Amino acid sequence: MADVHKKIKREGEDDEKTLKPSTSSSEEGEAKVVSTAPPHHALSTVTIDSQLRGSSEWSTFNVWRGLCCKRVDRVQIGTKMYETHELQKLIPQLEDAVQKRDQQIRQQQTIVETHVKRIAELEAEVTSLQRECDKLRSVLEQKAQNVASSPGARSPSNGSPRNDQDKHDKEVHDKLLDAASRAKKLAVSAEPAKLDAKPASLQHHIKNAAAKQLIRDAVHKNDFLKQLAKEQIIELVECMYEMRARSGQWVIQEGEPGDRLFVVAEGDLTVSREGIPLGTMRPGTVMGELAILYNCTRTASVQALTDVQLWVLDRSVFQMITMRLGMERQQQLMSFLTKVSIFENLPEDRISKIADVLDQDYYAGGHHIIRQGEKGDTFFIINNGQVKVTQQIEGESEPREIRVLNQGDFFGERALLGDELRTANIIAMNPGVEVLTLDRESFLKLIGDIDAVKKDYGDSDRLSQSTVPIIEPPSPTKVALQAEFDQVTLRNLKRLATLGVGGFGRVELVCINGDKSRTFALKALKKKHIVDTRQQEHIFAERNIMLETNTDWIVKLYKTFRDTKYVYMMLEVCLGGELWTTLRDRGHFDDYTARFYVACVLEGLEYLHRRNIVYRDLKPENCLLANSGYLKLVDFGFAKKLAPGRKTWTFCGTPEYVSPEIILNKGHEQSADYWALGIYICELMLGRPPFQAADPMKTYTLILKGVDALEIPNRRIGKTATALVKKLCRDNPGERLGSGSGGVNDIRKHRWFMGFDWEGLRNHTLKPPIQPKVQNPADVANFDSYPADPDVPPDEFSGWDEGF
Ligand SMILES: Nc1ncnc2c1ncn2[C@@H]1O[C@H](COP(=O)(O)OP(=O)(O)OP(=O)(O)O)[C@@H](O)[C@H]1O
Ligand SMILES: Nc1nc2c(ncn2[C@@H]2O[C@@H]3COP(=O)(O)O[C@H]3[C@H]2O)c(=O)[nH]1
Ligand SMILES: Nc1nc2c(ncn2[C@@H]2O[C@@H]3COP(=O)(O)O[C@H]3[C@H]2O)c(=O)[nH]1
Repeated sequence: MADVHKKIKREGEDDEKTLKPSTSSSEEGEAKVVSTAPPHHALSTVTIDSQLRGSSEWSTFNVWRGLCCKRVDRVQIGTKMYETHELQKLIPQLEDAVQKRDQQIRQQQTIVETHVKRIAELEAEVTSLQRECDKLRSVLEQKAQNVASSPGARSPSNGSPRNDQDKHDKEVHDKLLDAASRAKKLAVSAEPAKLDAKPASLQHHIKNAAAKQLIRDAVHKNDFLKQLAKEQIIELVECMYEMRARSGQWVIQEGEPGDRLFVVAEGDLTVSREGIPLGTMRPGTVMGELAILYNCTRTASVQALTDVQLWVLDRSVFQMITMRLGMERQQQLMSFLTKVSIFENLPEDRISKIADVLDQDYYAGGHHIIRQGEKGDTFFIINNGQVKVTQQIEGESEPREIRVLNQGDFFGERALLGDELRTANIIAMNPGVEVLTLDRESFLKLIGDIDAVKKDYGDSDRLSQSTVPIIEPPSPTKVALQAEFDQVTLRNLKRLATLGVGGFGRVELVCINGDKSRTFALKALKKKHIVDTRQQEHIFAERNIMLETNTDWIVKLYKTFRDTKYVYMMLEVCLGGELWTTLRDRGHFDDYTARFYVACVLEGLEYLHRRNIVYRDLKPENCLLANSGYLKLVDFGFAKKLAPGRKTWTFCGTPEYVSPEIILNKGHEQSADYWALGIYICELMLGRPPFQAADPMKTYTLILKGVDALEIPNRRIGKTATALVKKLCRDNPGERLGSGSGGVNDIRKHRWFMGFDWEGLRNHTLKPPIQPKVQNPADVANFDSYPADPDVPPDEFSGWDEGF
C-alpha cells in the first residue's frame, strides 16, 4: 500500500494549480496541517507521513476528513500551505478519483489472476511436452544405438522418391517420426505368462472410497489405461497396494528395469533425467505405466520431494487382471457353445473363433426380437431364457404359436441364407432372454452355408482341415544337409562377416573349414541376457519351431550348438539382405512390388498357421531376400505352437505391429498375424508403419483407436489396398480376413491380388520385382556393416540350455 502514499502525492501535484499555497517549512515528503482554531485548540501542525502508509485510500481520506472537522484552517504539504476549505472542495473529486482507481485495480487484479491461471496451464503443458521430449529422446537414443552399430548404414539418397514426397510431409512431428522410422524397430516381450492355463487369484487391498476415486480419476486421465474395460478398471483399483516414501527417497531410478506402475496419492515428487529436473508429479497422476506391459527401462528418475503416498500395481497383477477378463469370457462362452447342438461336432478352434465374434444382447419379456417379413441380418443363440416362435399362417387372424426355444437353441438363420426376409416371429418370454448374436458376414464366414452347418451335427470335413496336425517329413535336401552337418562343430565354423545384430546377440556369416563356396548364417545368442530377460522359453520355441519347419518361405535351421556363453543356430543364409534395408533405400514400394512381398509372407504364414504356429513378429526387418529375390521369414523368437483353439497371453512383438488384443491382454492367436499383415502392407506402401508415435505407449493408444482413424487411402496406398488393410486390421480378431473358414484363401481372393500368379510364385517362375546383386556366397554387400562387439558376456551355467 506504499502506492497509496504515492498516489496521494500525485493527486496533490495534479491539483496544485488550483490551490493557493502558503509557505511553511517541512521535511521532504511530509504534509503538515496548520490549525487556526482557538487557543485551547492550540495551533496544531499535523504531519502526514509514513503513518499513512499501509492504510487504505479510504482511511487516508477519513484522516483528512477528521482534520477538517477539527476546523483546521490551513494545511502544509511539503513546503506549501493550503487553505482547508479549498482542500475540502477537493474531497469529492478525490473520492471519485479513488473509486475509479479502485475499479481499475480490481480490473487489473482480474487480469493478473487470468494470467496466473494461464501460466499454470502453460507450465503443465511444458511439463507434459518435456516428458514427451524425454521419452522421444530415449526412443531415439535407443534407435540411434541401433543405427550406430551399423556405421555403413546408408541414408536415403537425394532425389529418391521419398525425398520428393517428404516435401509435402507434415512439419516437425513427421520429421521426428521419419527419423524414428529410418531406424529398425525393436521387438519387445514380457516374460512368457505362466498363466496360460489358469489365472491365479487376485489379492485386493483395502482402501477408502476417496482413495479409490483418486485412482479411478488418474486412470481415466491416462490415455492408455482409460481404454481398459470397466470391470478391469474396477479390479485394478482394488488390487493396487499402498507404498510410502519419505522426503528425499528415490521411487524410480533411471535406467533400471521397471515392473510396476504408480499413482501418486499424496505429496509431490520430482522427475529428473541425468540429474536435470524435468518436472513435478502431483497427486492424481500415473507414472511408469509402460512397465506394466513388459519389461522396459525407466526413462527418468523420480524422487519424493515431500513424504509421499503412492498406489502401486505390479505387472504380474495387471497381466492377470487383463488376461482374466478375456479368459473368463472366452472360457464361459466356449463351455456354453460346445453344448449348443449345432456346434456339437465343430472343432474347438472353430468354436473359439465363433466365441470371439459373438455379441451379447438382452430382451425383456414380450419384446419382439424378430418380426416375420422384416429384413434380417442377425443370427441368434439363446444364452439364457426362452423365446416363443409364432408364424402368420394364411387365413388365420392371429399368428400361430409354433414352438418355444430354450437355452442353447438358435434362430434367425433362414434370413441369412438367401431370402433375407424373416420367416417367423420370435418373442422373448418372461422374465427376459439373453442372446448371443452374430452378424451376417461372420455367420456366413464362420458357420458356412446352412447345409454345411446341418451336416456338421455329425462332422465337418471343411473345418477339420485346420486342426488335423500336418506331419510332413522334412524335404530330402534339409534332411540330407542336416545329416551332412552332423559332424560339424563350432570349431569348424569360420567367421567371415557380421550380417546383423539382434536383441540377444549377433548373426555372423560363416563357412565350414574355410570353404567359402558354401556359407551359412550363425546366430549367436547371449545366454546371460536370455536368462536376465527370462526368454529361455522363447529361445527354445524358436529352436524347436525352426527345426520343425521345412519350406521355401522360412529360413532353414540346420544345426544348433551351445557353449558357456552363447547358444547358436546355424541357418540357411539369405544374401539379398533385409527387406527393411531395401525399403529404407527405396522409400516405399508400389502395389506391384508390395504385392509380391506380401504374397511371399502369406505363403509363410499359411504354412505356420496350418501347424498351429503363431509367428508374432512380422515386420520388414524379419523378411530376408534370398539370392533369387524371393522372401523368407527369419527370427522365430516369438513364434509359438498353440493347442488347437487355444490362445496365448504373453505380450510380445514389435510395438508398431502388435494387435489390440495383445495390448489389452485379451489372449491372442494366429489372427494376430493377420493384423500384422495389414500393418506390413501399409509399411511397404507408405514407407513407415501406419501406427507410429514418439513412444510405445502412444503407439499403443493409436493402435487402439483403430485403422479407421488412419488417413488412408492416400497418394501412396490406394483404395483397393486400403480395403484389404481394413479387412485385415479389424479390432475383433475373429472378423479379420483369414480368420474365417476360408482361411488364408480369403486373403488371396481379395481384389488387391486380382490376377496375381500364385502358381508362378509357388514354383518360383514368377519374376521377383527386385533382383538383389549377390556376387558370391561370401558377398555381404546387401547388409549394413557392423563394428565388432566389444562386450564379452559372462559365462552362464544355470543349465537351462540343456538339450539346445
Ligand atoms: N539367415 C540369415 N541370413 C542372412 N542374414 C540373417 C539371417 N538371419 C539373421 N540375419 C540378419 O541378422 C539380423 C538379426 O537376426 P534375428 O532377427 O534373427 O536376430 P534377433 O536377435 O532375434 O533379433 P531381434 O532382436 O530383432 O528379434 C536380421 O535382421 C538379418 O539382418
Ligand atoms: N521420461 C520422463 N518421464 C517422466 C516425466 N515426467 C514424469 N515422468 C514419469 O517418470 C517415469 C519414470 O519411469 P518410466 O520411464 O517408467 O515412466 C516415467 C513417467 O511416467 C518426464 O518429463 N520425462
Ligand atoms: N420359418 C420357421 N422358422 C422357425 C421355426 N422355428 C423356429 N424358427 C426360427 O425363426 C426364425 C425367424 O427368422 P428367420 O426366418 O431368419 O429364421 C427363423 C428360424 O430360425 C419354424 O417352424 N419355421
